[in-house]
Amino acid sequence: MNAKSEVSGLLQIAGEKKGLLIAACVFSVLSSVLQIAPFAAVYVIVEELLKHAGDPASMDKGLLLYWGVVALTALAAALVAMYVSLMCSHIAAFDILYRLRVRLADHVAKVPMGYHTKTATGELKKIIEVSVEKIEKFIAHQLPDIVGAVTIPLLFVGGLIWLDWRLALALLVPIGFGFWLQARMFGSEDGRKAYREFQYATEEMNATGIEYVRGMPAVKAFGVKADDFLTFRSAVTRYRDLSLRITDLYKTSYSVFFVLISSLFTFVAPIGVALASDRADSRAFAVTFILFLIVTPSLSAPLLKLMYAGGAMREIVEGNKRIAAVLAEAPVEEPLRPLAPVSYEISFEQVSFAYESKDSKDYKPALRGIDFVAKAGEMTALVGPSGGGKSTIANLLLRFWDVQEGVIKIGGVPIRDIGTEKLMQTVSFVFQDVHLFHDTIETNIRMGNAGATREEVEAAAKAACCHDFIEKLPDGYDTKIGEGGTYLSGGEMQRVAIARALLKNAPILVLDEATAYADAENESNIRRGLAELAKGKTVLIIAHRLSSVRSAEQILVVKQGQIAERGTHDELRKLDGLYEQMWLAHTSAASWRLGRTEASLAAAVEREESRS
Ligand SMILES: Nc1ncnc2c1ncn2[C@@H]1O[C@H](COP(=O)(O)OP(=O)(O)OP(=O)(O)O)[C@@H](O)[C@H]1O
Repeated sequence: MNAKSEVSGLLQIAGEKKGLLIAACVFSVLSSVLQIAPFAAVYVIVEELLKHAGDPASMDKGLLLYWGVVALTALAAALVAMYVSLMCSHIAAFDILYRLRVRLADHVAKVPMGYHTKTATGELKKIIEVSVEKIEKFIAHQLPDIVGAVTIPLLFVGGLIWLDWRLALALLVPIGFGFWLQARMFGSEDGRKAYREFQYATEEMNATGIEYVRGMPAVKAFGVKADDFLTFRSAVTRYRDLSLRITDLYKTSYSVFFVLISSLFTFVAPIGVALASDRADSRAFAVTFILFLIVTPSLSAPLLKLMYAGGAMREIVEGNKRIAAVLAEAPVEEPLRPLAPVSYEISFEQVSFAYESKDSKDYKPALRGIDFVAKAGEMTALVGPSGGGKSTIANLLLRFWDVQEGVIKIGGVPIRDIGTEKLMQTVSFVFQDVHLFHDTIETNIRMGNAGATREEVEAAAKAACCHDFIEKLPDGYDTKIGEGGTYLSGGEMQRVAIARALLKNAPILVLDEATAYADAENESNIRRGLAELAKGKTVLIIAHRLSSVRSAEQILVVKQGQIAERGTHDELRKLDGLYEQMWLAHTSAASWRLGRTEASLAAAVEREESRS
């Protein structure tokens, strides 16, 4: 799908509310016409006043009253029409806003993880929040405004030309010149480029600002000042520079336009006086001239509105391009005829993968020729030095990225043929960095299985050893995480994540060793939870502590993107290679870490491990 078709996709979304949008425009035009009516009344009334200036008693009072009522009624009707127009435009706008946000949110969940790695969260947030919000503002407010701002001057100018084309020309020349200047500036390559850069600079500043706030623990711990946070500082500087540049570029055209449109009166008055002097029908001309003087200030407001709307349009066009670019990002390819695996053995067949494309200058393979079978119902552990490729193997099984060479299968079916939904039902995972949503504990656990009953949620929590601490929270399972000072420790979050995975009860389990942050008590709870979770499943575990995978049926030592050694714990130790070195380092680190008094606790943990 290309960006162009996605722009038409956006129009299509707006088109779904076409009826309401047309109604909004029609009522806006109607309101504009009705707003002109009082001026017609003023014209008749002034004419009558001048006609009987010498003898006011002879004035047709009935006529004056009639036109007075016409003016008032037209004004009231104009307000009602404007109200209806704004209601229609707001209903349409909020509906479009809703659809667009849902569509964007659905889409970003379908694109490969690679997109999220390369796109800053702040950037996406700005697109989903700000760019979409601007579309709402445009449709709800500016669309009726623009329609009105175009209709009113057109009607006025048409009427004024009809009354006296020379006076009308005195108005049209400054208006035309002002718009020409504006269009020249807006349309110039310089202006467009500066504006585009300004938009990028705003996004960059947002993104780095969010990163700065997110990294607050590190910022505080290392005493980093906003000034030292170079990306943020340079983004703010760039934003300031571009704001100044835009101000500089637009200052002349904007000031001239503003002065011209706000002082149309000064063009009409002298021309009117000059024309009045050589008129025979001075009374008729006086009526027209007075009307021009009354109407002229009323022209300025809609014309200025048009100028502001022009600026807003530009922002919306840029925002639309960004929305279209997000929607044009290709989602993970889905099979035409999805297949469902019937057994749950995992096989990687000669899998090679790089996060970058081959033609990128940063190209560096993360995995090369990975080939293994993780048998159904068994535990396969991935161990090895940091950066070796363990997490990459796990991520590929979840199709966060697609492999470039080789194939990954579940039960003999290539995962590309399984379909994302089925794949996610087949695999559960517990990562080291658990993400819990700002919602109740129950909702967070239920994410594993939306249809689960409260009893099932509690049963999963009990098995994951988190029921007891949840019960002690102010509202138990209904406690909202992150609200009213309710925050969970790393170990508690891990156990909630295990409960979530337990509830999902998928036949394949991917674990990024979840016990890394836990204290001894938490660790033994997590281990029990994991043992429960792993029962009868095909488990792929990324292990950072070798002691936790000693009992695994297969251990793969991953180094520099390749499997360097494979076998059981005992087989690998006998090889006297990398695994043996890691094991010795692990055991000596454990004894170095623990003092005498803690040694008994360590022994207890070991016993616990061998039991599980
Ligand atoms: N999102 C990413 N984009 C680009 N490169 C990545 C990405 N994630 C990982 N890498 C690179 O891929 C290689 C393997 O990383 P991976 O995270 O799989 O290693 P690991 O063995 O799991 O490491 P650790 O034990 O430290 O978690 C590393 O060189 C890493 O820099």
